[in-house]
Amino acid sequence: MLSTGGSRPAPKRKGSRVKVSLWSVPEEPVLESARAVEGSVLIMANPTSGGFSARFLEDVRTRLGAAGCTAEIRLTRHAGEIGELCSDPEFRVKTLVIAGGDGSINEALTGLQDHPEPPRLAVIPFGTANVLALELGLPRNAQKIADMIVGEVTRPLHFGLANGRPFVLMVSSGFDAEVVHGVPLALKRKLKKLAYVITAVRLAFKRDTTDLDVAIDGKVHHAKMAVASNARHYGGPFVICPGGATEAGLHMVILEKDDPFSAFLYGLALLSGRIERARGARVIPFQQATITSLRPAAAQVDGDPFGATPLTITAADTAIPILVPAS
Ligand SMILES: Nc1ncnc2c1ncn2[C@@H]1O[C@H](COP(=O)(O)OP(=O)(O)OP(=O)(O)O)[C@@H](O)[C@H]1O
Repeated sequence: MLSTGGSRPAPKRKGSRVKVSLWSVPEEPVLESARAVEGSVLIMANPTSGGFSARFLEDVRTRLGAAGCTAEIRLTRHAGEIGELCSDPEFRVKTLVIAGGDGSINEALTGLQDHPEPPRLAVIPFGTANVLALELGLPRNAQKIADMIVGEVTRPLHFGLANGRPFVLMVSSGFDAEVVHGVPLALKRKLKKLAYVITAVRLAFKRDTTDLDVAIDGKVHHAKMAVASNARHYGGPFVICPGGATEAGLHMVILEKDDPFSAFLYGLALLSGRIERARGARVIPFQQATITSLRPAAAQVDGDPFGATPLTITAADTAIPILVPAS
């Protein structure tokens, strides 16, 4: 059965810490199985994420049960709840499964970064884009997801930090961040990725562009848009740079122009996976960078609004284990 946590205490916030039982204890002994998971699985699901399906979650939970694994499903009631839960040092679970998109995964990572005993993370890919699922080759089939969770094969999930906030995919400033800030939530829920396209077209002809200074390892590059990427993919299955979220290291994608025609050409280059060959585009590996501008320029982290410049970006020196399918 799904739980919205309605009968449970409110999520723990600083200053009002309440202990809650995070998983249901099986009344019957757990089935003996060579692949049985010790401990429990908590599935935190964002019911507002694109493609959310309660039935699918129940299906995964049933299959986990058949493999001897006890799982509780909890639906978030508000934005930020996953982060609040994960940032509580008393939060203990062996495996935390995020059922949602990149924003929900980011919340979990942000909460867990200082956790004394972070759980293993797993992802049930819902979400409008869910680029991390593409990045890691995560399954979308209920049985394969259950197999992945009980299979215990992990890879280190590397991430970057923007003003101290983790990002798994990218942090950026410029036109794409303005689109992320500008896309109405109702339109995103209804039209999914098309909502971004419509918002981009609407903004393209009536925005004031901002000049960005991108300082990378001591050298300043002038840009109209800058994307610090931890992932290979951007916005979907489009390859933006080498590396990937399970490899250490970040890349800065610098775009020198952002007039509508140039943006169109960059879009075409992105579709063909050759952004670095486009005129006025560069991809530079880096460890530390800053993005500044004379007036604040919109910023986004992993597809969600993230205030504005200035941004200080570094690669985190730790990684969090994430469950992946056995190859
Ligand atoms: N119950 C909720 N009500 C409203 N917002 C929520 C709730 N739970 C989580 N959120 C917020 O929804 C945001 C977007 O969710 P998520 O990333 O899971 O889906 P998405 O935007 O459809 O997918 P993607 O980011 O992959 O495009 C998250 O940043 C999270 O903070």
